[in-house]
Amino acid sequence: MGYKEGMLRDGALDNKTVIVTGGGTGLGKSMATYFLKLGANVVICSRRLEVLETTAKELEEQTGGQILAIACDVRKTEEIENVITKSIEKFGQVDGLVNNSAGNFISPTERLSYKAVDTVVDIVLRGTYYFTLALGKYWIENKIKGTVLNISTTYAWTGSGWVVPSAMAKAGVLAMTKSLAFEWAEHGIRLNAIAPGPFPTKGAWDRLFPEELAKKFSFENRIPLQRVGDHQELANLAAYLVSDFSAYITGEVITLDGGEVLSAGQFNFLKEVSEDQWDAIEDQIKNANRNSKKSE
Ligand SMILES: CCCCC/C=C/C(=O)SCCNC(=O)CCNC(=O)[C@H](O)C(C)(C)COP(=O)(O)OP(=O)(O)OC[C@H]1O[C@@H](n2cnc3c(N)ncnc32)[C@H](O)[C@@H]1OP(=O)(O)O
Ligand SMILES: NC(=O)C1=CN([C@@H]2O[C@H](COP(=O)(O)OP(=O)(O)OC[C@H]3O[C@@H](n4cnc5c(N)ncnc54)[C@H](OP(=O)(O)O)[C@@H]3O)[C@@H](O)[C@H]2O)C=CC1
Repeated sequence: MGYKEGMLRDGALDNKTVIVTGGGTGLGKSMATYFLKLGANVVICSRRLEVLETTAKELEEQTGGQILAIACDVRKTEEIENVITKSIEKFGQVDGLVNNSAGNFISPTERLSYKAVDTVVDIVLRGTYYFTLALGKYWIENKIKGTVLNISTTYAWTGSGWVVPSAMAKAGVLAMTKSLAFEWAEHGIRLNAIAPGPFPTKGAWDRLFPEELAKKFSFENRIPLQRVGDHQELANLAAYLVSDFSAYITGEVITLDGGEVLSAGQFNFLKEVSEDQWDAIEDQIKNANRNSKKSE
């Protein structure tokens, strides 16, 4: 047993229908795959229908599960409503939503046009609150205890230069997660989020670590646990959070990053100190302790 294996038992998502935005590629595809293996019906949606249909065919063959692919730009409310209507027509109801769609790229902020900032913020923040609002209204009206999982990032807490539109939007998503978790708890609706560290995907790597930079960037040195994330690790946590096993968790943001976000610790530079140096440092400190006692 290891972190590359599925964590939940067979049938853990039986009788649930979950919509995964951006489910045709990357982490969305990995989550959709695991949800199907656990018995869920899955709806994947994003802008490129051909990508979604190819993924749907592949996952249907791989898992034997039921999957529906629908084109949807999450910035357009009528397209979101169409996804919800078609999902209910096919599966009877919708129980879960994973807001996973995103747009992002690195750039000095002063180089960005207004439209460039709007593009990222609209996909990440507007897309997430549009979809959540549309499903929340449906759940409240139909007394369904739905659950929302938002895929955020660690820099939503810390901020980060060179990805400012994404940082602003992901921080807004976290504020929404916690605010609505309280407000909609009385309807039995839960909202949680995952803040992933680096998980290799083509979408993220092409836009955040283009070849020129990838050579200079060492994940092993940056991440305390010295590796990138495995997709199954994220899928395991996501499946748990959309399942009824997490029924008492709401408004929570779980960081899944091998400890990367902890590198802000003020004394973490001491990682570089050798054993011999520590011997010398310990002597110096103990000397200082003795001297301060003498002068008392
Ligand atoms: C390891 C740590 C991980 C950190 C966390 C990761 C977070 C992630 O979100 S990773 C997910 C990455 N995946 C994606 O971004 C997939 C979807 N992305 C896209 O489709 C594009 O990147 C998009 C966001 C730019 C949207 O594409 P599209 O709708 O086709 O928009 P346009 O190409 O028309 O561009 C709109 C606007 O943005 C300007 N622009 C685009 N790229 C850049 C750039 N590299 N630098 C500066 N400006 C850029 C573009 O020029 C347009 O503006 P105007 O020129 O004013 O029209
Ligand atoms: N990979 C990583 O290391 C990390 C990823 N994340 C987050 O994980 C999530 C998945 O990212 P990842 O798998 O890496 O990247 P991908 O690029 O593979 O996923 C992004 C998805 O969003 C979809 N999308 C983009 N714009 C829209 C839109 N306007 N409407 C609907 N869907 C849209 C894309 O599909 P299409 O083009 O067909 O619309 C694509 O499937 C994102 O929320 C990202 O911020 C967070 C931290 C780290």
